[in-house]
Amino acid sequence: MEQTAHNGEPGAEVVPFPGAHTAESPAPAVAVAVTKDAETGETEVIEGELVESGAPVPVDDPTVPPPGGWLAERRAYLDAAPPVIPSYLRNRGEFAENVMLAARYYTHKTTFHLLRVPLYTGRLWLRAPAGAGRMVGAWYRWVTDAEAKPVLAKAAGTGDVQAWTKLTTLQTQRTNFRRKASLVVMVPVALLVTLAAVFLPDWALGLAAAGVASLLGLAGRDADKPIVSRYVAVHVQRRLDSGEIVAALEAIKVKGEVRFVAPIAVDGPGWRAELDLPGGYLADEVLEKRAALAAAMRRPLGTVWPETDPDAHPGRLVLWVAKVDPAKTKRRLWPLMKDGQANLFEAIPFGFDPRGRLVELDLMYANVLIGGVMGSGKTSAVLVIALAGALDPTCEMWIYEMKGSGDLDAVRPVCHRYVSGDDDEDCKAALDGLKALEREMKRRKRIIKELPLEDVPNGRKVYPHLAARKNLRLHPILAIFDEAHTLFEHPKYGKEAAEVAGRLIRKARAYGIILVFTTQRPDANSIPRSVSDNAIVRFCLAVTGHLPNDLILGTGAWQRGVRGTMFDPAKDAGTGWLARSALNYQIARAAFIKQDEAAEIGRRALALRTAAGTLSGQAAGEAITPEDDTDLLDDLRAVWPAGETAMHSHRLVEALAAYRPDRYGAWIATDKPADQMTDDELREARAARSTLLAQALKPYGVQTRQINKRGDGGSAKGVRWDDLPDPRDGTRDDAEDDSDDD
Ligand SMILES: Nc1ncnc2c1ncn2[C@@H]1O[C@H](COP(=O)(O)OP(=O)(O)OP(=O)(O)O)[C@@H](O)[C@H]1O
Repeated sequence: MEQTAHNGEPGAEVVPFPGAHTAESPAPAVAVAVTKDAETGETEVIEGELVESGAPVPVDDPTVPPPGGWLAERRAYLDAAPPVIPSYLRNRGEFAENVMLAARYYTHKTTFHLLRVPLYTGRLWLRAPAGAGRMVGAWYRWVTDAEAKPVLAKAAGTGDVQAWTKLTTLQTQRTNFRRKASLVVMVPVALLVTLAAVFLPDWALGLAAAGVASLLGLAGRDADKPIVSRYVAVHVQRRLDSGEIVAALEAIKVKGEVRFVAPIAVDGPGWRAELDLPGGYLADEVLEKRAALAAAMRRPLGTVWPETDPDAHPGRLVLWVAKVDPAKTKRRLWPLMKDGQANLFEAIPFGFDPRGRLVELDLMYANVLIGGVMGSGKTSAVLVIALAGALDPTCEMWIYEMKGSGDLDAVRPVCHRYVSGDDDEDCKAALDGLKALEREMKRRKRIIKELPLEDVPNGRKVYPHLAARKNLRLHPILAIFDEAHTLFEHPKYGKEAAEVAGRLIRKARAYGIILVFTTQRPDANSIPRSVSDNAIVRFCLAVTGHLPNDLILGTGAWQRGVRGTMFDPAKDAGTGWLARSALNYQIARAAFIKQDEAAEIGRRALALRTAAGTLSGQAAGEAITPEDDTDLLDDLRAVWPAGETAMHSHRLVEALAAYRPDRYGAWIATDKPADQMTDDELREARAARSTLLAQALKPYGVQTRQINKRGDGGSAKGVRWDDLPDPRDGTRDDAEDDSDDD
């Protein structure tokens, strides 16, 4: 049997898939590789089922017009055709901008040179002596016919008397004529100069002298010392062309025929090339080698932006190259830098894409995970979000900056809760914050649950009109946990924090609570899976490998070619992949806001909130007391009599009720006071208390046992000291039943 394959090896055929496909329902474009038996002529599908016996039917039968035919081709042309009138002629704003740009350009050039005319004149005149020397030299060489001298010398050297005589005669004739011609010109010129010196007024004489000096200066020009100052915009890149791309691709080992699917065109402040890589190469591979590609193109890294085109095919590469190196251009300012407010129910400005277009973020009903290596720009990115939240006067800000650097101090004056530090008490405060947010989420949930349907037309969540009803207290809450790994890795608070954060991130967004986590060590310990799996907006800055990449961007991102490893933390600080869903990725650079600018924005936010009367929590001077995080085990240990190895449960319950009536008072509540009870009633009450304690201890994995204490109540249910685990050793089950929150 003659073996064939997909890749066009000899004998390979492409046949249509079997089935009753008519002209009205054309066969799907499925290529099938077949084997063909040389002797019997039978065909067999290599991948898939048997097609048919006999000669294969080519898909591209020249007698059958392609589906859609002429019209489809025209439609495809029109779909991608450039506009007849360019956008700068149709769009008034763009036209005005271009005109302004041209006007600014020429005004700058003119005034720049006009201002420097005295400098240019000085430089010109300084060259005049050199120019005079050059002219005299040139004249002397002409008069003496210096060019002919080597020829004469050669003739003399060879001893060719006849030639020598002929040449010297010719030279004498030429030099005689030139001497006379010089005299004819020089005498009248000298006469004219003398007459001018005598008769011309001083100003005219000065003008003439300046003119002569300038001419001599021009003659004395030196290529290395230009007279006119030239400003060359070194960061303006040379035009992109296909040869450069092909050569660069070859240099990064993408070899073969590259097909440009459209001419290289200007696209915003750069050039865009769209091309199909040689067969077998994926565009992702080029993305991975972005730095090598930039090096091969001899262009700054910040100007070279390869992208895939998910709408086309995995081998389609879109290469956008900036005309100007962004590192050498002015920083693009965050649109809310100088004025304006934010509204968290609408998109907030976040940063810019490589082409300089504004990138916005919808924070409402979302939560955010930001990750990247040290210095990749996480704090600057989160600062943008924090400042946007601060500029929405209705937004309650909870900030836990767990690096302790004070990078988010600008928003401190407007924060309901603000913690900066990585000590134990800061981690405890962050855990308390998560718990308080969970309580707030439950409160909001109860309120929204009871609202009439017309108030929640598209599902039970917070809407702007509900947030506006102050009595409901459903305004947006923005909770930021910067360097969250500090909290999640904390030996005492980390586990519980991970549990609460996991529950919050799944549910809080519907209730107007926006959670933002940043981490510099994206791994399973530093960011719990429950958090990373449920993040909605993800911003992955420079990372070192596929594990952190997928932890931040979600499983499969690496596979799809969305890789934070393509960023250089030093050169691309603040730049990362911004994912809004599994299929919505873009490269964005967070707007960079300096600390003094942030402080100014913070003051503006404070003024806005003071006017709106929305300062609350710490911002309104409220003292935050740490939450009581003791539990039943702590309380049991607190009331346990020293030296006792076992205690009856009812005794422990009574002691607990005396110790913390707020927590355990209800456990000993009975219809009658103890001194009025019969023995049976007393026994029953004690049994009920034992049962309560047994149930309460279950989540801690502690079982009550029959304890016999001679002379002290005899045999009854009780607890052994040794059975009490260390409350922080991790054996505690999750006591919270959050099933009602789903
Ligand atoms: N969007 C940006 N545009 C330009 N430069 C930036 C941007 N973001 C950050 N940088 C530069 O990178 C430096 C480090 O940024 P940043 O402190 O935000 O990084 P980080 O990831 O939080 O670092 P670390 O992990 O050490 O806290 C900044 O000082 C700044 O110079």
